[in-house]
Amino acid sequence: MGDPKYILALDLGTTGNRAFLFDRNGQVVGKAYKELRQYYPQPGWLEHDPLEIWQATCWVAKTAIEKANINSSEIAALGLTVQRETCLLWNQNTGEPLHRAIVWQDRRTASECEDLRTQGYGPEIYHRSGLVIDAYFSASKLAWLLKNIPDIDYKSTLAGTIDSWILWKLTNGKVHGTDHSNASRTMLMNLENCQWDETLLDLFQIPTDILPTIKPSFGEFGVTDPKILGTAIPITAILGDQQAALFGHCCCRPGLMKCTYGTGSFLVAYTGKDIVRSQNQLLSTVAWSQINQNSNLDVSYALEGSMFTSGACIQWLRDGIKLIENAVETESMATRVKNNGGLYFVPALSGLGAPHWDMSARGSFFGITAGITSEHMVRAVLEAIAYQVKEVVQIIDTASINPIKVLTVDGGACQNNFLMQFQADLLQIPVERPMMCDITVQGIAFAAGIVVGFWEKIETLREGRVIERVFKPSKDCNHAQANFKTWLRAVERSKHWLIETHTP
Ligand SMILES: Nc1ncnc2c1ncn2[C@@H]1O[C@H](COP(=O)(O)OP(=O)(O)O)[C@@H](O)[C@H]1O
Ligand SMILES: O=P(O)(O)OC[C@H](O)CO
Repeated sequence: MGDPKYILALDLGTTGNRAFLFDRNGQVVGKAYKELRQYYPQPGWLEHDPLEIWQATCWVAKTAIEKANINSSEIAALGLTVQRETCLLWNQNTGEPLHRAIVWQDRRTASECEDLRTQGYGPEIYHRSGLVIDAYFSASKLAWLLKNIPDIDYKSTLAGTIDSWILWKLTNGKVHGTDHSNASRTMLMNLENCQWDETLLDLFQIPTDILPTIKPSFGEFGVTDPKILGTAIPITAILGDQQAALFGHCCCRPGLMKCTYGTGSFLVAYTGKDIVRSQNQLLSTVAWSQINQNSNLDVSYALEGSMFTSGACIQWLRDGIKLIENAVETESMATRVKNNGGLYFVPALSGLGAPHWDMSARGSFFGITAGITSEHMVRAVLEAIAYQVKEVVQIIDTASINPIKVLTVDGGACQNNFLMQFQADLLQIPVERPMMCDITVQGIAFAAGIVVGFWEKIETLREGRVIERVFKPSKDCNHAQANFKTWLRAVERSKHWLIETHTP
C-alpha cells in the first residue's frame, strides 16, 4: 500500500456532482464533474434520480483518480458534502430507491405545511428544530413519500438525505448514518440535544426506525467498499454543502459569514457554541459537530438566510425559455444595456425563502414595455439575485454582533463579474472572490483531512487562501439603492400568488 498522499472530496450538489483530489499542499491534482438531470413532473415539483446520483458519484470519483494518475491506495480519507434537505426512501434488501428523491426546491407539500402553520405549530417547530415551517425541509417530503408510495414494507425501508443514501452505497449497505449538519435540515432533529425529536416525528408521522443514526460531522463514518474504488477509503467527514462552504471559508469565529451563489443563494454566519435565534425568520442550524478531547459532543451553530433561486434562474433562462445558450454569456448580455430599462424580476420560481417564507409566491417580471429586450431580461434576473442577498444581509446585520465589512463569496454564479460588481454597489461594501470558487469541495476535503491528521489545523487552509478579485463599490451607485426599493415593491406584488389565483 502506498503512502497516503491525497484526500478525495465529493460534492453532490443540486446541479451536478463533482469529485476533487487534493494533495498535502491543498492543490487540486485531479477533478471531474457531471451535470445532474432535473425532473419536473408537475409545476413546482422537482425530483432527482438517486441511482443517477450514485452512478455519477462513482464516475466522478474514478475519473478524478484517473486524471490525477494516482492509485486509490494513496488516498488518506474521503469527505462527503451534499445538497441538503433532498430526501428519499430505499429498500435495504434490494438497494433500490422506492421513488425518485424529492429535491429541496420541490413545493408539493406546501399546503400540508400551510395547514401546520395555520394550526399554530410554527413556534414549537421553530423552537425544536430552529427552522421555519416550509416545504423546503425534509420532514413534509418524507411524510409525502410514506403516504403516497403504495404498500411500503417498513421493515425493509430506509430513509435519508443524499448523504445517508451515498454513505450507505459507499459502504455497501453497512452504514445507515448522517451527520448533525444534514440532520438539522430535516426538521426532525432537536437543535438543542441534537437527536431525533419525538414530538416532531409524531407530528410528521415518521417512524424513528427508518431514520439514519446521527453522527458527528468530523469523525469515523466507515470505509468505502473496496470494490467501488479499488481500496477501502475511510470516510471521515460529512457536511451539508453550505456548512462545508462555511468551513472552507474558515468562518470559525462568531460573526464570520459567507455567501454561496449556486442553485440558490445561502448567506450563512457562524455563531459558535450558542444557538442564536433570529428575530427576522432566519434559520438556526448546526454548522458542524465533533467529539472533543473530553469525549463529549461539541456542536457549533450557524444562522442562515436561504434564498431558493439564484443560479437556478440562469438555468431557467438557458433550459426553460432558451433565452441564452450558456450561463457565462449572461455577463456580456447584461452589460450591453445601460440599465435594467425599468424591468424587475422576482426569482420566486420555487416560492420565496428568507425572509418572506412564502410558498405561494411565484416568479414574475414587472415593468415590461415594448422597449424591453432580452438583454434587459437577463440583466433584471442577475440584479434580482443581488437584491435578494441585500435583503438578507440587512437582516443578518442587525442579528449579528458586528456589521458586515466585507462579503466573501463562492459558488458557480460568483464567476459573473457583472453580478459581483452590482452586489458590491448594492451592499456598499467590498465583495471578495477567492481564486478557488469551489470552496464547498475544498471545505469538505479539509474537514476529512484534519480528522486523519493529513493536515494539522484549519490555519493551513486559511494560509493557502488566495483572493482572486475584490469588487469595490462604485463611486456613483445611487441607482442601485433606488432600484432595490422598487424591487421590494415587486416582491410584495408577487407574494400570495397561488392563494389568490388558485392555479397550480
Ligand atoms: N457565469 C455565470 N453567471 C451566472 N450564473 C452562473 C455562471 N456560471 C454558473 N452559474 C450558475 O451557477 C449554478 C451552478 O453553481 P454550483 O455552485 O455548481 O451550484 P450547485 O452547488 O447548486 O449545484 C448554476 O445554476 C448556473 O446557472
Ligand atoms: O446544491 P446547492 O449548492 O445549491 O445547495 C443546496 C442547498 O444545500 C439547499 O439547502
